[in-house]
Parts: sequence; C-alpha cells; structure tokens
Amino acid sequence: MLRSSLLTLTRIGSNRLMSTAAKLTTVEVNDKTGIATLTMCRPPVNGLNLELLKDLSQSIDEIESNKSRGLILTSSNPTIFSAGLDILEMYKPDKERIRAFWTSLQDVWLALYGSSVPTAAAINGHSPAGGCLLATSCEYRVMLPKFTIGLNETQLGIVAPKWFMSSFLSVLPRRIAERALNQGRMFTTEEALQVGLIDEVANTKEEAIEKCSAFIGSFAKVNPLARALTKQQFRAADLQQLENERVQDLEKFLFFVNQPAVQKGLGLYLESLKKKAKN
Ligand SMILES: CCCCCCCCCC/C=C/CC(=O)SCCNC(=O)CCNC(=O)[C@H](O)C(C)(C)COP(=O)(O)OP(=O)(O)OC[C@H]1O[C@@H](n2cnc3c(N)ncnc32)[C@H](O)[C@@H]1OP(=O)(O)O
Repeated sequence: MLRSSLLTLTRIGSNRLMSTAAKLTTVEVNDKTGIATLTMCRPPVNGLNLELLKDLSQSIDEIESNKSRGLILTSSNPTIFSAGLDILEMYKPDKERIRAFWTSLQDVWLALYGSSVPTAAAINGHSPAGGCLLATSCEYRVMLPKFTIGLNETQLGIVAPKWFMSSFLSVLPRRIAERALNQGRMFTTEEALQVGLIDEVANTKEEAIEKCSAFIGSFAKVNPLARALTKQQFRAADLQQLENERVQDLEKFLFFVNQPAVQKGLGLYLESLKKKAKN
C-alpha cells in the first residue's frame, strides 16, 4: 500500500513508532496495551492545513487497519493541541487547493468520529475551533489545566457547519451547546470540566495519556464487535448526513468563505494574530 511506503518504522523500548515522511503526525503503538498514540506535530500551532489533514487521515486509517486497541490523539506542542483550521488555507485561497482542503477535513471527521476503535483526546494545550472539533470527535477527553477549548467560529465571523455541531452535541447538552456556539465561547479547562465538554483533568501530558489509556482499557472485557457496532449506531445519523451532503457542504463552504465580507474578516483576524505574536 502507498501508505506503507510513506511510513518509517522505528522501535522505542516496547513501542513501535510509525511516522510519515513529512512528519506532520506520528503514530506510536504501545506493544503492551495495543493502543496507538497519534501525535500532531506541525509547528508552530498545529494549524490544520491540507498536508496535516491528509496525514491525519492516513494515520487514522493505518490505526484502523492495524487493529490497534484504541486511538489517543495528542500534540507534540507543549501548549497547543491544535489552533484549528489554518486560516491561511481560507484567506485568499487557491481554487483547487481549498476544495482539497475542505474535502480532507470532511475525510478526517468521518474517519475519527466514525472510527471503529475507542478514541480519546489528550488535550495538552489550547484547542479552539477545528482543534475542538477533533477533540469532540473522540469518545473521551482529558485536558491539562490553564488552557482553553471551544468552537469560537462566530467570533471570527464564520459559521460552524452542521457536522461540527454534531460532534459538539454528542458531548454537551443541547442548551449549553447552542449558547456556546452562538457566543463563540472558549471554555477554560475548569469550565469545560464543569459543563462536561471534557471528562477529566490531568496535570501532565503523560498523566493525560494514562487516563485516556485507562478509558480505552475499560472496554477490555467488552466484545469489540458489539462495542464498535453500538458506537456506530449512536453516530450513524450524523455520519450519514455528511456522507449524503458532502458535495453541497463543500459548495456551501466555498460560497461562504469567498464572500468579500468573510475574506475581510479573516484578513483582519490574521493581522490581529500576527500583531499579538509580535508583542
Ligand atoms: C449555513 C452556513 C454554512 C457555512 C459553511 C462555512 C463554514 C466555514 C467554517 C470554517 C471553520 C473554521 C474552523 C476553524 O478552525 S477557524 C480557526 C480558528 N482558530 C483560532 O481562532 C485560533 C487562533 N489562534 C490562537 O488563538 C492562538 O494562536 C493560540 C492557538 C491560542 C496560540 O497562541 P500562542 O500565543 O501560543 O501563539 P500565537 O498566537 O503567537 O501564534 C503563533 C503563530 O501562529 C499563527 N496562527 C495561530 N493560529 C493560527 C491559525 N488558526 N491559522 C493560521 N495561523 C495561525 C499566528 O498568526 C502566529 O504566526 P506568526 O508567528 O507568523 O506571527
């Protein structure tokens, strides 16, 4: 398979480390537990650009087909899980690339939200927008203190598509989800725990990974096929909706993102991020 030729396989202690040639993600399988840790490593902020999204897709497929016992998603950056979509992909976009970009994001969501293996996110840093989408696509979330998580799209003058909402709604009660989305609210770790957006707090990344592993381990005595089919039944309607509307969803995104007012807003937001970075 093409994917195999892109992979290098290294052994660290009892763990197998698979990394893509471009190294935007690594996959480390713990030989004792059989759990795969998928780490995003795209400096400076794990912005989800086309290449990172393609890598994530490939890594998730790899984990599915290697029959790992579970998947833990985390980041190599010590303060940022993911800054969400790379705004540079949406600002003054290239026509073909932006199509591939959004299609890849759809692929990642379908693969992660619909994954047959148990999934957990070790959220070891800030997790706005697309970062929160990835975390809420997993079944369990453990977050480090003093970071923020949420769908802040309305703060940027953009709208979270229905399937972003599906992930959010699979975690939060409808009333809290609706208000948070309308406000574009970012939750601190403590607030996220209180509303149920995350399941546990850990003091270090290692502890977060241990807690995620314990969650995945809680299925050890459950028949894997029965568990996977049950999970998929819970998520089938959300997944089917995007499958059915993929093309329309892409066209809606392209129409929306190319509106002059949206482009202006994204430009101003990028400038504000850059100014903040300089100060
Ligand atoms: C019915 C209607 C249907 C509508 C359909 C249309 C749907 C459109 C939906 C589109 C969905 C979008 C979801 C998204 O994910 S949008 C992205 C949202 N992300 C953010 O708002 C995060 C912004 N970033 C931050 O808040 C902070 O950077 C941080 C993540 C908290 C980290 O802070 P820190 O202080 O450590 O780092 P800096 O801020 O200094 O950043 C370092 C450099 O990285 C650049 N940066 C940061 N975030 C992004 C990003 N998301 N994209 C691109 N670049 C980013 C930042 O500018 C700095 O760059 P520099 O070093 O070159 O100055």
